[in-house]
Amino acid sequence: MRSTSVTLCFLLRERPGIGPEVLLGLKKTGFGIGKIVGLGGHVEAGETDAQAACREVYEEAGITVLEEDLRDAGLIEFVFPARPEWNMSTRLFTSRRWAGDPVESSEIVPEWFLVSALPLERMWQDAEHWLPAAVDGGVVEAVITLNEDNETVASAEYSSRSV
Ligand SMILES: Nc1[nH]c(=O)nc2c1ncn2[C@H]1C[C@H](O)[C@@H](COP(=O)(O)OP(=O)(O)OP(=O)(O)O)O1
Repeated sequence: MRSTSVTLCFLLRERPGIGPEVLLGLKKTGFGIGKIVGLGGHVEAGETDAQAACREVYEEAGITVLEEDLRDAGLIEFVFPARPEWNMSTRLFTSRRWAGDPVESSEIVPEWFLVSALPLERMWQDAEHWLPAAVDGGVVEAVITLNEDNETVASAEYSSRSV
């Protein structure tokens, strides 16, 4: 079955004297409800991945990011063998430049986290395999296969390179 195209976009900022932070958010509805997730969502018909990422960041957190300020951080295939209709091909972006302050939406409660203290225990279990590299400037290529529970990780094949 063809996987659905989705995006995740990680805004990064430097806190002088403290370290880099990344904007994540508590998912209030739908897929992944109750977890801390990256901002993002489905690529709609006629959109590029970058256009979808910018739209989703605005819809979910009220922040304006320009496509030219996105950096490609790789691609993850999430494979749900028990629910193949959930399979997602996920383009990752980061950005260090945007306009506005994060505001809560109907979907997400945005929150900054130190890159050195990612809330991995509150995220999808697979995030530990790819998120640290993606927010540390790497380009990640991963295939994450979930177990029958659609939660825990059956296998994770991944590589990351620095750019
Ligand atoms: N195993 C997994 N680990 C992870 O960290 N994120 C995952 C994941 N499987 C899916 N995602 C992410 C990718 C994508 O951004 C998001 C898709 O969830 P949603 O259906 O909630 O999207 P949205 O509801 O935001 O989309 P729209 O309906 O287009 O707004 O979930």
